[in-house]
Amino acid sequence: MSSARDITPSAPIPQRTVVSSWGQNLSTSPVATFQSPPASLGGMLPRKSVPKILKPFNTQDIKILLLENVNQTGRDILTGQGYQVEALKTSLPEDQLIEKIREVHVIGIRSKTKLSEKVLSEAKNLLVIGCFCIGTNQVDLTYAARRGIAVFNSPFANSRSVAELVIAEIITLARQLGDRSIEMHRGTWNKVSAKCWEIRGKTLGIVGYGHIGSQLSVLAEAMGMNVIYYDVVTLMALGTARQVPSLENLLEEADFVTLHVPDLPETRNMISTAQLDRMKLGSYLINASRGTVVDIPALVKAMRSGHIAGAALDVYPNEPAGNGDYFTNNLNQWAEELRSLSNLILTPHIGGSTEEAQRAIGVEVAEALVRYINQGITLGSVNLPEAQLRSLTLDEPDHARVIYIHRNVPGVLRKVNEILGDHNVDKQISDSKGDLAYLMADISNVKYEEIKDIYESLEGLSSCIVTRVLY
Ligand SMILES: NC(=O)c1ccc[n+]([C@@H]2O[C@H](COP(=O)([O-])OP(=O)(O)OC[C@H]3O[C@@H](n4cnc5c(N)ncnc54)[C@H](O)[C@@H]3O)[C@@H](O)[C@H]2O)c1
Ligand SMILES: O=C(O)CC[C@@H](O)C(=O)O
Repeated sequence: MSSARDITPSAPIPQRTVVSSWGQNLSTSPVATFQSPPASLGGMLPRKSVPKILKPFNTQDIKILLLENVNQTGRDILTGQGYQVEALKTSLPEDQLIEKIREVHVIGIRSKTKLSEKVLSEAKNLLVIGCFCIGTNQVDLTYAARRGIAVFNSPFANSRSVAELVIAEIITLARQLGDRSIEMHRGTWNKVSAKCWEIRGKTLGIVGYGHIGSQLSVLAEAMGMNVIYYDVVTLMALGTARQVPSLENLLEEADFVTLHVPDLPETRNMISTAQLDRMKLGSYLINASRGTVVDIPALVKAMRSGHIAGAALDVYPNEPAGNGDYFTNNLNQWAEELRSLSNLILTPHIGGSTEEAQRAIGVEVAEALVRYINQGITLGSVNLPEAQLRSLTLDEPDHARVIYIHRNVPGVLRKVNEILGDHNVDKQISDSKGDLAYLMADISNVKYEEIKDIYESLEGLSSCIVTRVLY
């Protein structure tokens, strides 16, 4: 990898280059292929112009680490760009993660890998994080933003899979199917109807009526259930579902309570002893959201007493790093006790684990990463302001795209435009989110040798977090 200082004023324009905030100068592959604009840009390209391939990095130099068995669809898109992709099946212990993250420009993870401030502070080259899942609670989003590291996820590609799993669990719990199956596997015939129920006419209480909760609402009604839901915001009810004003109302009325809220300070131990006591005698609890939402020792107690007739857990406060690892007291101190309970379905965080969901997530997140790396587009980012400009076209020679991620303080735009002022600023967008702002500008009449000056001038501003120049 050459450094920014290697650019000589007399050099021709052999390849496209990005100059990153860390003084790296990464030249692009001459074999770059045509890149379609994202669907989200629909209608933004002038019809007759051919988009310019704005592929900033030397595609051999871009290093990507994918953890936790990211789907092949995602890996194919990234390797198809010529990036160097290392894909591992598991997450990594913190010390190994820190070693690896120092090297890479992009990291792709799922729910298990914790990208804390401590880990991210070592990631000197990191441009962007792809969460190949819905949840982003495993990433310190605020710190990442402060460092100008974009984070993308897939907000709903696995929602249907989770909703279907919950439907299966409702029937499984109502009919004690898990226990009957275990007994038969052990050779015992135990034909029981006591405390086994139809779900028709029963009330499902959904906590969190977002992508998953609302999808589940439709499926549950189709099976003859009455649906009530509680959410912190007022949301349109689907079908004949009904929003209730408080969690307590929901707990008192529902036969099945299912949790679909994010991991937030307010949702930690949202279901504990007081809430379980409020639930109807003989009711059921399902948690496929995050392991922190349920106080598990309290649930164990409520199930032992018979107050809660069954439960399904897909998520846990501590989860093993990968397949084959053990789910024991070493991980969660109550694990053995939990495993001993009847009518308790334990699944290894598989709510979103279907072929359909994982393929769709692979494509969605990988495409977002490519758009960001190659064009600086932040649409869909969960922590940076969302910004896009229509693609540069082949009709526009000597153009460059400047990306300036900066502290949101007064006077920055004036200083930036003074630096860009010797060139024609064709189009520009700037947006902010809290303390952070993101500026994209397409400038024309810029020669290769001038890029270094632009880059260094922008880097010299006190407001600078990250500068990238793509052309
Ligand atoms: N088990 C799995 O494999 C799996 C798969 C996908 C998602 N998830 C998890 O499921 C959860 C929900 O996902 P989603 O896509 O439906 O999210 P979403 O953002 O679409 O919906 C979450 C809903 O919860 C509501 N909410 C937030 N705080 C609340 C509170 N304190 N009380 C009540 N409602 C509250 C929000 O207003 C929102 O409507 C997330 O934690 C996600 O990580 C798990
Ligand atoms: O696949 C995963 O690891 C996470 C699934 C789910 O919890 C999500 O947040 O999308």
